[in-house]
Amino acid sequence: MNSESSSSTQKSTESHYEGYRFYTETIEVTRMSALAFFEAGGDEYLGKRMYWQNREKTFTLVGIGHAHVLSTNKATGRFKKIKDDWKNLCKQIVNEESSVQPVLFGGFSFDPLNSKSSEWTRFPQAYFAVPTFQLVLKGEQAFVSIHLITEQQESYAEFDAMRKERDKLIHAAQVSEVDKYDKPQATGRIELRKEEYLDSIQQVTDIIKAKKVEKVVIARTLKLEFEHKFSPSSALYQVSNEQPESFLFGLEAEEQFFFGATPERLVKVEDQKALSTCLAGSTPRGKTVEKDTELGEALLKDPKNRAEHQFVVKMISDVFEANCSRMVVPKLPKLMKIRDIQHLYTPVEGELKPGATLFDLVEVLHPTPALGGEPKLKALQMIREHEAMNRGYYAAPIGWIDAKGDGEFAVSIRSALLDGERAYLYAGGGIVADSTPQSEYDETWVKFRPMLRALGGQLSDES
Ligand SMILES: C=C(O[C@H]1C=CC=C(C(=O)O)[C@@H]1O)C(=O)O
Ligand SMILES: [Mg+2]
Repeated sequence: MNSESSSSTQKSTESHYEGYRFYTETIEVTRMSALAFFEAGGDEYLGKRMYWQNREKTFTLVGIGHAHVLSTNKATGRFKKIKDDWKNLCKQIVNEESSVQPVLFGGFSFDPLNSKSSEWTRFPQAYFAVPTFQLVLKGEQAFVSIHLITEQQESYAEFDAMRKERDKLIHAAQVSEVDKYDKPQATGRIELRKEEYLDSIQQVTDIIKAKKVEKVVIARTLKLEFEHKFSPSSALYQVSNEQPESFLFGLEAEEQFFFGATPERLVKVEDQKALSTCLAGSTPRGKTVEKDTELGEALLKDPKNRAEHQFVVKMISDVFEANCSRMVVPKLPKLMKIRDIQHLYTPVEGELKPGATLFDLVEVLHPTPALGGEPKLKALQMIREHEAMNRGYYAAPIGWIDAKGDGEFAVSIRSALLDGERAYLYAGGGIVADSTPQSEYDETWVKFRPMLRALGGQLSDES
């Protein structure tokens, strides 16, 4: 079926912004696989694609091509820069009549002050784009928008060519089969700087015991090697199968692809209502129902994990207190059970005060003590000094915002960077006074599991 017969064309609009002209058109189309649409852009737009699906699977977003990039390599003021640039661009691009808004999608690095050299060669400190072709799946509906942001005076011919390109992408996605991807098979697996990681946990635990800081999250990297390259679409497909109950995200920067399936929301804003998630404290799933319940109950009572969790609840509650006129925080954590792991989980919600925006919340929340520590700045300093890696975009905010200011950011854990025939996997854990190197090391293996299965990196005796 082509898009013409299945679509209702909405009004095309044209507007102006500081010398730019903004042309947009949105059509409703027959629902298609978002992954197939992402894949369809792989020839012409490789390196300029993005993918997002919320945890509830009620909202999926795919971006193909860059209509406009907002990015910076500055260490300070990066949140404000993206926020201000987006605000300026939005003055012209809000289309109140449209059922979907143009979206800005991207992310921030974990810590721009970390100067260790790393595999993150293509990602600036903040990297966002308005896609040229935007697919939104909302409920049962599917919308495809074209965005053209140009300094040229007369771009109707260009826009017409883009309509043809859009129809090609839609057609390719509607007729494709997405379950055709073979599972990648890693040929090598290397634990990078393992001894340094174990030593750093001991050092950090000693510093916490000396009461110089309360909690610090320490992470490590696992490198997988492959004989052949495999596509970002295949990587997304595999990881979504391995951990379906999560946010699914993917962000290309030239030939590098950062992706993952994370259970952790940083913050969502919809009509001034804000939602965040405190997620910290972990235990594996049990093989039987009885064992699983036993492990979950033990986690709920465990002082070490409750301490890890409580720092996060306190910090997020304080941020909401300052930015919301009304808020709700449950007194006790619940369990969040996902395929390989169970976590302590406390949802937080509030009504934003007038003037408070999604980017403001992202800036003050990042990193929560689930990924940084407590107190925040001291913990960041300790991570810079003691952690034997540069996190790049791991453990950082990734997500989208629309022209009305609604949007959602997840915390990019359970993630990997795909770089040619290599993939770098990341996992960490919250270190508190009674952490031990061995138990934290074991916890990272549980967190690596879904990504390892997705990329064929598990050893033969692992599942
Ligand atoms: C740092 C990670 O997880 C965080 C989120 C949930 C539970 C955590 C924990 O129990 O340590 C971590 O704070 C990771 O997955 O790499
Ligand atoms: Mg932990």
